[in-house]
Amino acid sequence: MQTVLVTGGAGFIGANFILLARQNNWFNIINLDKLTYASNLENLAQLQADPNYDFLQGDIGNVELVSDLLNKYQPNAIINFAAETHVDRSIFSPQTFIQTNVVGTFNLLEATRFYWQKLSPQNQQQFRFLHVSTDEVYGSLSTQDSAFREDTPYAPNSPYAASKAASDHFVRAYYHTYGLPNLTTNCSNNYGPHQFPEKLIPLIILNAIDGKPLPIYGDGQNIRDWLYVIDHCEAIYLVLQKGKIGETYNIGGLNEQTNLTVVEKICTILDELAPKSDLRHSSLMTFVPDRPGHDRRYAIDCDKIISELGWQPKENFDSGLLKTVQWYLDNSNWVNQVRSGAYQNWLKQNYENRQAK
Ligand SMILES: Cc1cn([C@H]2C[C@H](O)[C@@H](COP(=O)(O)OP(=O)(O)O[C@H]3O[C@H](CO)[C@@H](O)[C@H](O)[C@H]3O)O2)c(=O)[nH]c1=O
Repeated sequence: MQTVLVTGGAGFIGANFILLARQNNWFNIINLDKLTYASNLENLAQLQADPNYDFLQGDIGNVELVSDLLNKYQPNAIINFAAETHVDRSIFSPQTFIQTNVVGTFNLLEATRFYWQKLSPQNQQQFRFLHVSTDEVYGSLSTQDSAFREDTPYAPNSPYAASKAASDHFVRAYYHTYGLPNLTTNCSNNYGPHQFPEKLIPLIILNAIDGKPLPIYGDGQNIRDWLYVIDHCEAIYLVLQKGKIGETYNIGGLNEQTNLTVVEKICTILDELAPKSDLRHSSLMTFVPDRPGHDRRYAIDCDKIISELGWQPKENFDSGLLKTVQWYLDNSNWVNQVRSGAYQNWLKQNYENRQAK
């Protein structure tokens, strides 16, 4: 069985990917994660006794540590999920995004290049470096514009998007300059179990359960394409197996929704699953000042991955959202754990930053 180094595997998408990969026995996994505020080993608790899974705490930016790890485990592939991902945080403190997403990815590529160059010609050819990125690198669309394609020019607007765009360019450059066999995936907004509740869907679910205001930025008409995280993980697996080296694959849910619709749908589900005697959840909806530079619309054209690799998103948004709400209701231990220090501090800081504007 092949061995894959997964970076950032204790975060939301990485953890879902590892769980799916081990359930299906796709490969042995080494998970390298720095364990920042949004990662949580609880996400992977069920793998504790799995002999084909190993965890190491560390930073992708530490070339020496990554080199030692590569030499020790001799992986056949690396999937880079490690990143700072939250747009609001990148607006208030961009430095960490440059450090992790740009410098970190660059250092990871350097360590990978040194390792890869020492492999046998056959192993060099079979090796893959898959970089997980975002549709935000393409900028913002109006409602009339056609969806992002793989050849849409990069036009990142937030510090987060700019940092991911820079990392994508480095990945591309390492293929063109050194021949490192790379693949890049650019996905839309993921949702599902284990997502840290700073992102729209889990934040709204937990605030609604608590009877707290549901903050809607601006007019609530911004549009995102929502992708169920398991569909995304299956797409990544396919790209790793069958994707063309040096190429990019867009991955989206074919499911554009305004933020207002998403919040209303969550409220309706909670009215059913966890009704409050004194109010309907939608009465908690509160319009708040907009995110600076807020991208209006993201939409992804998935024709390439559908026609070349035969992938399709399987989850319907209503059923995916229902499963997600149910997961947060059923996992109060996980919720209570993330609601401790880091999460509360962030909510407070985000609130204060908005008041100060
Ligand atoms: C947290 C929050 C968000 N929003 C709005 C802002 C956005 O238009 C939309 C979704 O916000 P977020 O959940 O922060 O996600 P967004 O900024 O779209 O970016 C996400 O999706 C990207 C893919 O498109 C990923 O690359 C990013 O890592 C991920 O954070 O909801 C609200 O109206 N209220 C909120 O409290």
